[in-house]
Amino acid sequence: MTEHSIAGGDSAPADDAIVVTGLGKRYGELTAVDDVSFTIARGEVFALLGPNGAGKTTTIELLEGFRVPSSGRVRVLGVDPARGDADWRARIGVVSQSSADIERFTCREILAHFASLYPRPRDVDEVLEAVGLTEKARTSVRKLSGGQQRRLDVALGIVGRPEVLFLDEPTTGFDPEARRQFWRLIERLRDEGTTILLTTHYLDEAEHLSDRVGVIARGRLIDLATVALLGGAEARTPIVRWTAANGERRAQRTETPGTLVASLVTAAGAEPDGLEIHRPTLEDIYLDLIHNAEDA
Ligand SMILES: Nc1ncnc2c1ncn2[C@@H]1O[C@H](COP(=O)(O)OP(=O)(O)OP(=O)(O)O)[C@@H](O)[C@H]1O
Repeated sequence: MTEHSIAGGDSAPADDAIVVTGLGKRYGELTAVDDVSFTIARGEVFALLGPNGAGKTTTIELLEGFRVPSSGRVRVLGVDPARGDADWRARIGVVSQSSADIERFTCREILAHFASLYPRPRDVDEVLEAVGLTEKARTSVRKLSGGQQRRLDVALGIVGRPEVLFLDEPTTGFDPEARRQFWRLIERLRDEGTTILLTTHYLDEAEHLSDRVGVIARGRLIDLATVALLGGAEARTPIVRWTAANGERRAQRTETPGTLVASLVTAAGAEPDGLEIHRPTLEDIYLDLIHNAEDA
């Protein structure tokens, strides 16, 4: 794994909300999570990226205490999640991929019920407002659209004022405006000091929200970095492509593509055929990481 971490393993243990060391999870023959280690500082927003089936949900569920590791060690707020008691559970919030079976209640009823289970809940109406469900407060869950149900899932995850919040693909099914609204909510929670671990397939979401991202493929953590450093510095260098006089396709990475193009024009006496300058996007870099891991 390439490591360009700003708080990977060197922060003081007391500042770490989550410590994962050599974590492994097998389902029979299948290794879903393979020797994964990372640390998340208190107040950090950390995104786990990776293709379908990479092991993100399994990792999150091991941290939530919903699954038991096959190997390795996990601590969330200093506690082994497999042994977390009610006090510990009240300090974490969970938004999982599947909604709870709560269809016959109204949004406000179900949220008020969940709030009553926590020692320091947030105000129910404030939470409804924060997730954009004020107008649906008296609507039964069954009548909500898919995106609205997902907003309710998020509301249920935060109503207990958790110190650590796990969000598994929180904005799947959100329209663009709802996603922006959700981002603002996450920023607010971060400003309040909440530690957040989220998984997402939206790279712009990871880029916008997270202090660091971990990329997981086939159960292994293959990169861990700030978004700006994902894939290493080289991965961001622009690429100039052109067709040489002999018809061969050429490509060269350079920090000064204009200078290279000028020298090509001078050498050929004209603009080379098929000239293009490509600046790798985050998606290019992410896909390269995944493909390299799959080829390895
Ligand atoms: N209970 C289970 N029993 C057997 N295999 C499982 C079980 N849960 C998950 N798996 C397998 O473990 C692997 C990792 O699954 P996981 O749900 O963690 O992936 P993911 O990264 O969250 O994927 P997605 O992006 O599709 O949500 C997959 O191959 C999946 O089929």
